[in-house]
Amino acid sequence: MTPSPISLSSSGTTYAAAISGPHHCSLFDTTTATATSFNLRLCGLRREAFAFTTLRHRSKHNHPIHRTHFSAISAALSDNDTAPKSFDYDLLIIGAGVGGHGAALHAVEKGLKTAIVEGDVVGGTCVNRGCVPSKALLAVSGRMRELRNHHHLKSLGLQVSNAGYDRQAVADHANNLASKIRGNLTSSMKALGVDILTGFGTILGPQKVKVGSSNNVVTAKDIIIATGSVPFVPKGIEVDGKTVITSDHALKLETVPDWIAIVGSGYIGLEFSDVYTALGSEVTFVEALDQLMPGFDPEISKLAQRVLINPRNIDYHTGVFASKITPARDGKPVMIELIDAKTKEQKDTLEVDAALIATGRAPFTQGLGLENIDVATQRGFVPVDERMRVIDANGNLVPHLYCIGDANGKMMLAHAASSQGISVVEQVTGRDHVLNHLSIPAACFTHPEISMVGLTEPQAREKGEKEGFDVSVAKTSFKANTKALAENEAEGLAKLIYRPDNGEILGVHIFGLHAADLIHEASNAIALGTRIQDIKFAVHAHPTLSEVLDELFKSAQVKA
Ligand SMILES: Cc1cc2nc3c(=O)[nH]c(=O)nc-3n(C[C@H](O)[C@H](O)[C@H](O)COP(=O)(O)OP(=O)(O)OC[C@H]3O[C@@H](n4cnc5c(N)ncnc54)[C@H](O)[C@@H]3O)c2cc1C
Ligand SMILES: NC(=O)c1ccc[n+]([C@@H]2O[C@H](COP(=O)([O-])OP(=O)(O)OC[C@H]3O[C@@H](n4cnc5c(N)ncnc54)[C@H](O)[C@@H]3O)[C@@H](O)[C@H]2O)c1
Repeated sequence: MTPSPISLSSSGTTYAAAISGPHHCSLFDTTTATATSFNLRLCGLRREAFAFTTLRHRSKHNHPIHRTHFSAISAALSDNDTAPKSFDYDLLIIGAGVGGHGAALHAVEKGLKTAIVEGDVVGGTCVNRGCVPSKALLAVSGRMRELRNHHHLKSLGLQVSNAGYDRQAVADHANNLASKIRGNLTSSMKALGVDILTGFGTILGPQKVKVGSSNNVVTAKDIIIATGSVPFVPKGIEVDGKTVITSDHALKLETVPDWIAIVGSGYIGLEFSDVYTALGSEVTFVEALDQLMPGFDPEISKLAQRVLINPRNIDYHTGVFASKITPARDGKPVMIELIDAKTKEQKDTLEVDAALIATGRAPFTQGLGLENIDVATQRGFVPVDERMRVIDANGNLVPHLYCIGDANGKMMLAHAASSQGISVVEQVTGRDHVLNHLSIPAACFTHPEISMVGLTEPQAREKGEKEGFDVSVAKTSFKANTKALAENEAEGLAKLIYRPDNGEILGVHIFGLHAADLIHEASNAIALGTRIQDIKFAVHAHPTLSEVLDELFKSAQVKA
């Protein structure tokens, strides 16, 4: 590296700072003619990055280095960047969402002295603004849907004259459930002796975290980042929290708009379409890709469209981006400008009462101090390897630092976050563990539900082609299942994607009543490496929905 001297002045004192090579940095006070030279190599790689980043940034923008900066740098070099010799905790977790909570509980079980840092409220997204309140709303929408389906009720011999709802009471149900689960999470950690440290966590250096704005620095042998995510709002969309909202606002159910556009037909969009249509709204989907629900197995998306979209008060625009959204104001409705996703040409303008932005989530990693340990995020996500170990800007593993959950972007699901946390605790307590993400199930809690584990059919075929194996597909219908027929809810399909040569389960997709509960037989089989030729002899109680999967495994044609 070429020497890069920088001349800086402040308050009558001139400093010269020189980055003199990959391993040296010097600061020279021209008034006292004293120089301090740092051998960065002795300080370690991450220290080097700290000094270089700070000095380069200041010189590039022609900012003066003040004495305080000088002391901050030298303090950082002599203090924060040195790994502590003893630790306050064995494990420190930044973020008390479900990921952090899962890790903390397992850590205590393993005998680790554990603390968790939370800058907001315990429970994170899932408990306060995600899974929990959304499932409370979906429990209501499921019942409303049933109570208003006279044809369905009549076929069961039931008569219900007038089904209605109280919006505030529904909202309270969601809010109360979140409070209850938040309380449960907090008590479970306190009861087990996890220290809950309130304040925003900033990584200062290896094994060192500052909590809150005070000088409360906590050290730990191992650190887990579990800072989660926030709603992602594309450029051009103005969220006012009233008429243009994200899931954070929608879960409060402050209104039930007559007509709401839902931008994005992924998990959030689909679940909220179930809620809103059950409560009487008309929904218009705006989806950038060419089909609705593009993340699911295509056959399941098609069936879901036939059952969850077409018969409901829903229309849709696919292959278009919402390029600009303006909230309702001055008597004007919410305006949504649509452009063609490929050509970017203006296509249409929608005028609706409200718009829900459900276009994905962005990692919450700002202010975490990753630059202090030379970690560069990728689109905000913390780069990790398959063991959730954090990777620095040079591609090296950062010792004793892990990242789990939404912040690493591997799989934005609550149970994925906590299972990654458990996996990390296994590693730091001496047992190597690699989580098989292909065994992690996912579910969308519409009525009926959608669930899946492993690969979709196109993904499996692509893998088969690359690796040289055949892929087969088996399917069973809920229409042949006694329990589903008794419930008069027989619209559904289970699909198995597998290797006919050795019976390996590559993926299972279910659309139908209680699909979210049914998927676990398949996900456990994948996790444990159980083959179809073995699981097909497992016995299922009759009459249960689980027989849909029993039939599925029995119908597969394995050559082995
Ligand atoms: C509407 C909605 C519905 C969902 N439904 C489901 C579902 O049914 N099933 C499912 O599996 N998933 C669901 N998800 C996804 C699920 O909520 C997330 O995958 C999960 O919450 C991720 O957990 P996490 O621990 O990684 O992060 P989070 O739950 O986001 O928790 C992170 C925590 O870290 C804190 N924090 C952040 N930075 C700092 C810092 N520097 N210092 C201190 N604290 C910090 C935050 O305040 C937060 O409490 C849903 C999401 C949404 C939005
Ligand atoms: N039941 C569950 O497990 C559950 C429920 C809700 C959320 N989640 C998690 O939360 C995360 C976020 O959910 P989500 O539904 O917001 O994201 P998603 O990634 O599932 O879907 C986003 C959709 O928005 C579309 N899109 C993006 N930008 C657009 C634009 N400008 N105009 C039109 N369409 C656009 C994308 O093509 C995609 O189909 C997911 O990763 C999911 O794992 C899970």
